Amino acid sequence: MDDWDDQDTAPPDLVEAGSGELEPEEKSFKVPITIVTGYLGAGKTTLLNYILTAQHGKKVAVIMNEFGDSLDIEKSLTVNRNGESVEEWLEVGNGCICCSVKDTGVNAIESLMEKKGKFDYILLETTGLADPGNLAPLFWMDDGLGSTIYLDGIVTLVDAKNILRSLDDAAGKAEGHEESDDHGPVMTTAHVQISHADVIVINKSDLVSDEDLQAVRSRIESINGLAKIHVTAQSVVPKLEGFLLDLHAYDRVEELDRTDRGHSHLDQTISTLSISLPPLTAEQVKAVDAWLRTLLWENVLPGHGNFQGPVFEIHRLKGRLLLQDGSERMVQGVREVFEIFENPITQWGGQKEQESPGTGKLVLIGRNLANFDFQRSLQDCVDNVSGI
Ligand SMILES: Nc1nc2c(ncn2[C@@H]2O[C@H](COP(=O)(O)OP(=O)(O)OP(=O)(O)O)[C@@H](O)[C@H]2O)c(=O)[nH]1
Repeated sequence: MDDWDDQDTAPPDLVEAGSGELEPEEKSFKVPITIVTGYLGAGKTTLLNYILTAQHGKKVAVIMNEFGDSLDIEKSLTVNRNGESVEEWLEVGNGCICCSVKDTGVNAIESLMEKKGKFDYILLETTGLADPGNLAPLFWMDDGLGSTIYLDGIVTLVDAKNILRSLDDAAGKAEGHEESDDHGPVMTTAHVQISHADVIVINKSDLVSDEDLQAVRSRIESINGLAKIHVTAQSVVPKLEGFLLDLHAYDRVEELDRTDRGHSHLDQTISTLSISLPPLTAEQVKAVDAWLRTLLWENVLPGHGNFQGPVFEIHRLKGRLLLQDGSERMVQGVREVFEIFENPITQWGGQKEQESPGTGKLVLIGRNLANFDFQRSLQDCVDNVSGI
């Protein structure tokens, strides 16, 4: 990562914070956290600099993790408030917040919330090699943290010039996942960062031709058919809210129709799969819940017997279940963590998204999905519920 001081876009000088105690009423508001991930040199620091200097009226706390020589990590906390900024260094044990020392990472943010309380957004920049799937459930589901912050979304930057090479690079194999012998084609860190993303920023567009840019875009869409995609130079997006920040990617389910973008076989490792479902009874929703538990917790596809060959791996899951009584349930999942909940937008009687009426949908993003008939398995499971 580049030194802030070396850049024209460095944030303003840093001064000490106030006492920062939370008022009781402030504690009831949850602060959104956005995880910014991306391969080495993709433009994460450039993006954070841009966010810290852009006009958006937010007081943003940025947590960056970098490995020092001893593998200790330091978290730089920068709070930017109306032109005044505050910096302090939180020393956080050793290891990486994203993979090895989860509790320490959680404690760091808890102490941040207690100490400050004077910012309204947290950006967490991960190291270039981080797997966001390890981190997301901590902020999304953790009881302690979940009461003070919520995961707004995962933004993944890719370098337009190098991403195709990274995806094909066997040396960049993703850590913490099964070896390729069991799983078919090699999955790289770049795959994992793209598959978990809610927004993908294809940066450094100035370094490639239009044709190459289209090839990059198609490959990325074939991996992650759900994410919003922005093409940028110097990580500059037209607007922050709704593009990078305030996405509500885990408490709403939107735009499942993006999965119709096509390109389904461009990447041999990770793909996006869409399963359609008719309107369900309440009992059938329970059956979908049980099916998901088997799928995500046991890594078994119901009805598929003893499948011999590369097994599947689910990274991300989103869905909308339509019920016969006219109500809806949303489905959200990251790896083995998932939830089914009422659609807050229809609950409020608000603007319900237009989608093909009468069809529910589950979208899976993961590895080796093409070898299994997920549609048939789920349909059988739903059909087997008695009393339909
Ligand atoms: N040509 C070009 N260079 C860019 C662009 N965005 C960033 N850079 C440069 O690329 C280099 C890496 O950018 P960073 O923002 O430091 O990338 P990073 O993802 O934080 O890198 P790590 O911290 O090493 O993972 C810097 O020299 C940037 O000035 C872009 O859109 N086009």
